[in-house]
Amino acid sequence: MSSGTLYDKVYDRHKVTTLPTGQDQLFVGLHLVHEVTSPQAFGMLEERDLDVAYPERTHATVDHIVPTGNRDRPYADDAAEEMLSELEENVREAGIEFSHPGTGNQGIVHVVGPEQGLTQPGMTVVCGDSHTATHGAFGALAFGIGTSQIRDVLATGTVAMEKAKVRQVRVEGELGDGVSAKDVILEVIRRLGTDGGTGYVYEYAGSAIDSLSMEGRMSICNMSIEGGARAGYVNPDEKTYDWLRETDAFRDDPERFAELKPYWESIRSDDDAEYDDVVTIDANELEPIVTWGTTPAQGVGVTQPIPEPEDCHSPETARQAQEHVGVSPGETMEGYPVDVAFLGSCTNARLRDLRRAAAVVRGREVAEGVRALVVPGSQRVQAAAEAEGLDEVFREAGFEWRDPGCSMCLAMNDDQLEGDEVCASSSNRNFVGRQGSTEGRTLLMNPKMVAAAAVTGEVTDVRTMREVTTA
Ligand SMILES: CC(C)[C@H](C(=O)O)[C@@H](O)C(=O)O
Ligand code: SF4
Repeated sequence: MSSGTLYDKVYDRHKVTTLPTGQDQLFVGLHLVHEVTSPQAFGMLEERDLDVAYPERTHATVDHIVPTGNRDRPYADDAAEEMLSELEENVREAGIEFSHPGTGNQGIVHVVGPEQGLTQPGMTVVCGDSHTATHGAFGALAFGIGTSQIRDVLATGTVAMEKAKVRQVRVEGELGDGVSAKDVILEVIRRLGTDGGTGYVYEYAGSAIDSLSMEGRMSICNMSIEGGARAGYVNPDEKTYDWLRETDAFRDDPERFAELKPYWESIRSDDDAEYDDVVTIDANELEPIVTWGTTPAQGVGVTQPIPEPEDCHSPETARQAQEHVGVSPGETMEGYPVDVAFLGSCTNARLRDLRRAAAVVRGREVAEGVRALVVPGSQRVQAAAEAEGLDEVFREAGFEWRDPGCSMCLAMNDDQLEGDEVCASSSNRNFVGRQGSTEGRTLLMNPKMVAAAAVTGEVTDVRTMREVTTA
């Protein structure tokens, strides 16, 4: 194969033709479906009397609207019940595999795909969801699509799109204790802004990315869209293959694994690949980042001063954000009181995230007046966490241990902020109203920092806290 980036190679490999519009038609290897963005698209197929072209390349889950407390059917919320019923009907008719709660495989779509081995290197992965870039952590070309594109993919197994530029984001050095992948991506977005990635796909590389776990790589790729990039990916390596070997796709099929590995190796970016832009970040300099505003770009190192609005990408927005959150330039986020701690979302609710948070929580108690909840990313994560007693660690400390779903990441179920509550959140968006209340305030941070805030009742530099990591 010719020299180039993973993006070029996977794109070219999947290109069917150039359309009269000038866009390229790409073949889709995996189409992930959830209840919020698929109903309309299924409806459009029905209107045209079309079948789903590749049900075997399509996989559904339910995540946004599921209750995380009582899940008895019918759900207490009529709208949620209706959305799940509609999805059930659509997938049944089309013959699409569905990780529903009864399977023990249900979870947030971006947790489910990787853990079942559906997401593989060198694949094109699409989903009607902006955080689809998560799957890029496996060296897949993964992007979020809109309703009409979902319709196209359902009907044809292909999607129309334009080729993007590639920016390599090199993260060199070593992340300190208490500093995580989440801080890397918050730093990328802080530096380049929420639209710095417009027109680009991000390739994350460098020694710090190489050292990260697959979970960490997923956290980074997950938030690519928050920096404006259409997709983000990491070249596959031994860590990727180790993860894949343990998944449903390959656990009992080492021959298939051996057959595919040369392809996975071949789509890695070549050493002499050319990039449209390169940005380098020094991992050694990073500290845990906490957002002080209402976009994921408005973040600051926990011991660093909140910037003057004039020094921000968008001064007016920064001024309004500081007013909304109630912070002033020159202060630090350390000590900012919190009412709620949310450990969840497709950014940071995988087993390793929960383990890390548990190490901070173990032997401590949730601060008085703080409501703290853990919402595992999937039923498999939940079961694995329970098998090692993490649920007990959290429960004993006073956290609620819930069933999997998007939950308070976007508050499409009962898990919502009330009034002007402040939430220390491991999720990816802090927009006004995101967690259910327009006066609510969301402070994005890494999962250990959320755990620290839960037990101290305020934003706390987790690096100053003793941890107990014995399982
Ligand atoms: C509901 C869905 C369309 C949305 C997205 O596209 O990202 C959601 O997952 C989010 O995080 O805001
Ligand atoms: S967890 Fe949050 S970001 Fe992820 S898919 Fe659900 S709503 Fe979107």
